[in-house]
Amino acid sequence: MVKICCIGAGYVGGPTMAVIALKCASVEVAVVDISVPRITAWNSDHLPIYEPGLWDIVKECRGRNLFFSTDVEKHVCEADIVFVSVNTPTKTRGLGAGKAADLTYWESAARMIADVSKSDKIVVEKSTVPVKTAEAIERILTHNSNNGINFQILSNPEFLAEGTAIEDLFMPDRVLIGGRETPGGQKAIQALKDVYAQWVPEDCIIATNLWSAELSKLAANAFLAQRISSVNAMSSLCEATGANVSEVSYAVGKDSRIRPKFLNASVGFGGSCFQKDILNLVYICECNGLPEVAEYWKQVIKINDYQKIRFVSRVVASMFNTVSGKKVAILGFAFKKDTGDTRETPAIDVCKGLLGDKAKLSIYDPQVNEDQIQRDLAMNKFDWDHPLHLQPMSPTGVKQVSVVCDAYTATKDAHAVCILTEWDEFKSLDYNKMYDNMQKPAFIFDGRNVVDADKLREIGFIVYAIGKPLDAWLKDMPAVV
Ligand SMILES: NC(=O)c1ccc[n+]([C@@H]2O[C@H](COP(=O)([O-])OP(=O)(O)OC[C@H]3O[C@@H](n4cnc5c(N)ncnc54)[C@H](O)[C@@H]3O)[C@@H](O)[C@H]2O)c1
Ligand SMILES: O=c1ccn([C@@H]2O[C@H](COP(=O)(O)OP(=O)(O)O[C@H]3O[C@H](CO)[C@@H](O)[C@H](O)[C@H]3O)[C@@H](O)[C@H]2O)c(=O)[nH]1
Repeated sequence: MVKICCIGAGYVGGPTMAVIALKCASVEVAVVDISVPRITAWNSDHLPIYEPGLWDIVKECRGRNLFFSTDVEKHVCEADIVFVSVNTPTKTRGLGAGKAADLTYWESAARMIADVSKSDKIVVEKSTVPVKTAEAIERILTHNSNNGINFQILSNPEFLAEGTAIEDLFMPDRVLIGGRETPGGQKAIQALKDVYAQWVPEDCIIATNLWSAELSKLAANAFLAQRISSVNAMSSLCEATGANVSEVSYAVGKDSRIRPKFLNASVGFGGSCFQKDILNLVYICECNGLPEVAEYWKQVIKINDYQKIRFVSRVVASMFNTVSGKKVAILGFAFKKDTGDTRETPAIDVCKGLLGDKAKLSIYDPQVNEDQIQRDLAMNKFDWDHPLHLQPMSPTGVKQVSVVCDAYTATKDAHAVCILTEWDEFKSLDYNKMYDNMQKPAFIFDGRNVVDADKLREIGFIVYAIGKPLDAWLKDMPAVV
């Protein structure tokens, strides 16, 4: 029986290994982590992450050929294939601070693998890492291990998106495996291919050299984020000209060379990956003497920041240039629907912007609890991307923020509503009832284009929707960024 161990029981390690266990009955999978609460949660009825479809798989496989454990060394020692899916945060200090990837967790995992291994192993980079990381890992492994042990390094980046992780893992567009172009490297690629081939069609499994695989992951995220920044840049031009960004996206996406996905204008992209990976790419370009290329990708982040600032300015400007002391309801805090993940969610920057203007916020998200929101609003940039027990403790909660259990409580007596996540339930709220219980004039700022703006205008709301023709009210109160 092939034994797989995955170091890192997070958003990637957990679902990915659960699907491998489900699809490969002859493989034994152990997911290990240094975080005791995380492993305890994986072994309970309340998984540490919310992902549609995940619970059913864990229920079926846990205790059969899927195990969650804090005994990292034992499971690594026993494994034939070791996946490493630990955090690779953006560095906050020292060389490359604010851009470069911090490989502390990766390096400590690699040193531990070298220390405890007594047999040959395939070590798989699952985390997103800078191109050429495999070379560094190879050196750590070969210089620190007992003589005679053969390590083969593979790069097998993960392309799942949160909220759809299980479908993405069941039917991936591709599985990418990079390895050394040596007989040993090719044999390792084949061994990993054999695992995926149990459910992924062979023509979707791509084998490349190590550096292509590592770089393809950064490139894919940069391309995806660039599409969003492109449509968001267009959204501001739409507002200035009277064009409708949904119509523009539709028309542009009909071109068979462009295609329709990832062209939804929004208050900005969030999530743990896009910003981090593009900053990483920018740093790599700079280190390779390519400042023009670095500048090109930096612009994707700049437009994303601009979009969030622009949204806050629009809210404040429309409400007579001040939100001081006014109750503003925030509907949605997660970075996208169908996840409870708040890492780099645009809601953090929007809320901080409104709090900076002294608004009182009442926040509702179906999957995010008060503790998480208070931590997020108190945390410094990039501090979130560390194992839980190493994150700074949440200082006292932000006083002007309350977190409530439903949209109607959030909006009661509010002057304005900001929709920041596209949860389906926001489409079918009783907006008549909401309007009746709000201060007048009542504003809705739709950062996700989920509501029917015309219907809301009929009720009496003043509506702002990203990239859509502006109400007369908004035209008269232009936002200056
Ligand atoms: N979240 C996504 O959708 C996604 C998708 C593709 C790739 N990635 C990449 O995958 C990697 C992991 O991301 P994630 O979202 O799963 O992160 P995560 O924070 O959810 O999980 C990482 C886990 O690794 C554990 N860990 C850190 N160092 C460890 C060590 N030395 N030994 C044992 N456990 C250790 C942490 O405690 C944590 O539970 C990152 O590089 C990320 O960029 C993420
Ligand atoms: O048209 C769109 C599509 C997405 N978004 C936003 O973009 C962010 C990221 O969304 P998405 O890419 O769906 O989720 P992630 O889980 O961040 O997945 C991305 O990042 C992962 C981590 O690297 C990759 O594995 C995935 O392929 C890549 O899609 C979210 O805030 C979305 O709301 C938009 O604003 N407009």
